Amino acid sequence: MELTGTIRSSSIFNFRYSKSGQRIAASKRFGGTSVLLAPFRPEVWTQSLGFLVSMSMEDYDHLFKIVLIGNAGVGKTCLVRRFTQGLFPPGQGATIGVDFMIKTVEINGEKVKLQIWDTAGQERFRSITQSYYRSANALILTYDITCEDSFRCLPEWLREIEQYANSKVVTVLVGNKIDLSEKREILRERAEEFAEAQGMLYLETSAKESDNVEKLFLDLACNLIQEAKQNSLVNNVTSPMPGEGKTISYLNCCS
Ligand SMILES: Nc1nc2c(ncn2[C@@H]2O[C@H](COP(=O)(O)OP(=O)(O)OP(=O)(O)O)[C@@H](O)[C@H]2O)c(=O)[nH]1
Repeated sequence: MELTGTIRSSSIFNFRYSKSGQRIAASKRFGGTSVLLAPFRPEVWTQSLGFLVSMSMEDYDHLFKIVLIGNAGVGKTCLVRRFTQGLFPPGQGATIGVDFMIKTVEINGEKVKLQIWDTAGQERFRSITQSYYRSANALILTYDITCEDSFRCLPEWLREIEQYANSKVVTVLVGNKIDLSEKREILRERAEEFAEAQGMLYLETSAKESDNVEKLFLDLACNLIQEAKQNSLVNNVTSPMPGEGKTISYLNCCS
């Protein structure tokens, strides 16, 4: 296929842009081969690339898919970039559709590959982002502690989780931007109470100052390992009854 436009690298993809600045294709190198996915349709190529990446990377003991959701501008992309690249991107633009990053960590001698999917908070991408919930092992529901609106929308996000995610998903509520404490609109106690009522653990972070960002992802990985081991134990003993499964919960094994 003949493509025109410029190529820019973003996260693990190379994106090709048209002259008007629209993404028209994405490619990824696997060893010596460049896999081209075009035309640009985020719901198709991110899923394909996720599959290819999980097939092609080095050995690992566990592979988990973590999806970040929440209103636009709460800092989802910055949290992901802080964790995966150790930086706070200046002038971070809004996410278009879904972006995807991988980080492999070692926990108690086990290699854990985290596929981290960063979804766009803008309403117009909702139908694309919803399709990523189903296969998520964990969801990070994020709001901005300086923005009442982003907190008030949480019940709406929980309805989405209930509708689209699988019943075993582990969900953690994150209040981001704690470096802006003088602008805080949501008291920690209020958020903790909300999270507890919904069976979620609560954590406050700053992507800018790197507060609690590692803890967020590593604790989550730890919990997912524990869940995976428990499930395989249970599955070895007895098959679950239809409809049986855990509701949203978060077990803190690493702190
Ligand atoms: N002070 C402060 N600003 C932050 C923090 N995290 C993100 N921001 C800023 O908040 C704005 C939005 O950040 P993003 O990471 O793009 O937000 P998002 O949730 O991914 O937004 P969408 O992609 O539109 O869904 C940017 O201007 C960031 O610089 C933080 O921890 N502290």
